[in-house]
Amino acid sequence: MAAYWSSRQDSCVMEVMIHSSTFLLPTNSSDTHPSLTYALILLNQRLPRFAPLLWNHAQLRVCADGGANRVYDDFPQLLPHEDASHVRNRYKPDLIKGDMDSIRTEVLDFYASLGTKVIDESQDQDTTDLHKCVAYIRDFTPNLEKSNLCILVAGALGGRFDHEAGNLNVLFQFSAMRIILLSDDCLIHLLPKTHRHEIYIQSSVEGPHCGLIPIGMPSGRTSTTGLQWDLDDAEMRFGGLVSSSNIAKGEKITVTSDSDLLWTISIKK
Ligand SMILES: Nc1ncnc2c1ncn2[C@@H]1O[C@H](COP(=O)(O)OP(=O)(O)OP(=O)(O)O)[C@@H](O)[C@H]1O
Ligand SMILES: Cc1ncc(C[n+]2csc(CCO)c2C)c(N)n1
Repeated sequence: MAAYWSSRQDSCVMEVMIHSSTFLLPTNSSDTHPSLTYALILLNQRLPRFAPLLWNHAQLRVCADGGANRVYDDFPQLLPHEDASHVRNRYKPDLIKGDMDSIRTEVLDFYASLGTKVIDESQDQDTTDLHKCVAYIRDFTPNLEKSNLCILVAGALGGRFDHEAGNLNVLFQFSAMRIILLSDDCLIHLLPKTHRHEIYIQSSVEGPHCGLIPIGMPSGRTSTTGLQWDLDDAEMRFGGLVSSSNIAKGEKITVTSDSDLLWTISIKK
């Protein structure tokens, strides 16, 4: 969940962006902050074990091409105490979109027969299936600005590095949208330089290992509070300082930077 507040305590007025991984909790408690609306994109990579939880939190569920195979194959395994065909009928994606070179015919036919919308964009060989799905959500969310939308991306890490890099690139291509990449082990999202950031740690499900990564461009000045190795107007760059293997000390982390940074935190087993 997240929200924006204006702060006049600093010399320059910069809005605050709140981050809190309440979507990893069984009930999506919104604490004291206004809550977000979630969309879930499922990719063609091993889905996190908590994918059914993300599904339940989401109001829109989209499969990127072969991501539909994962829902079809993996959801019954993630819910072993339920009947497999019952699970397949219940976990029906709203949309399958991509260049359709990975989805199996039986899977496509199954979900099409249940009424899932299918968009074949095989003519576009210049953007990834994840990009195609995010673009759809951006273009078809009513009142996008006011919707407090957050896109959760399941199965974004592990496997082929070109895919992982492409998935990270989507965070920068859609930097005005809230997008969170998820695997079994960690989550990753962008901290835009336009805001100062307050990250509220859900210590029952995430942390303490975390990182702040300057991908794309160096950061001349980054400051943090709440980390074991805090940064104080520090310069970060690839080839220089990158904050990996840091530790979230308390319940609240703050970050300000003159560059967009990636924030990552471990997810507990
Ligand atoms: N090994 C992987 N690691 C991380 N993400 C992956 C991996 N494989 C697939 N994905 C993600 O799942 C999406 C759908 O993948 P799929 O295998 O259906 O199609 P693809 O043809 O390999 O990918 P694309 O068409 O996007 O290049 C990809 O766009 C990517 O975001
Ligand atoms: C410079 C360059 N490199 C790779 C591709 C190929 N490509 C990029 S995204 C994608 C997936 C389509 O679903 C494919 C095949 C390209 N077009 N341009």
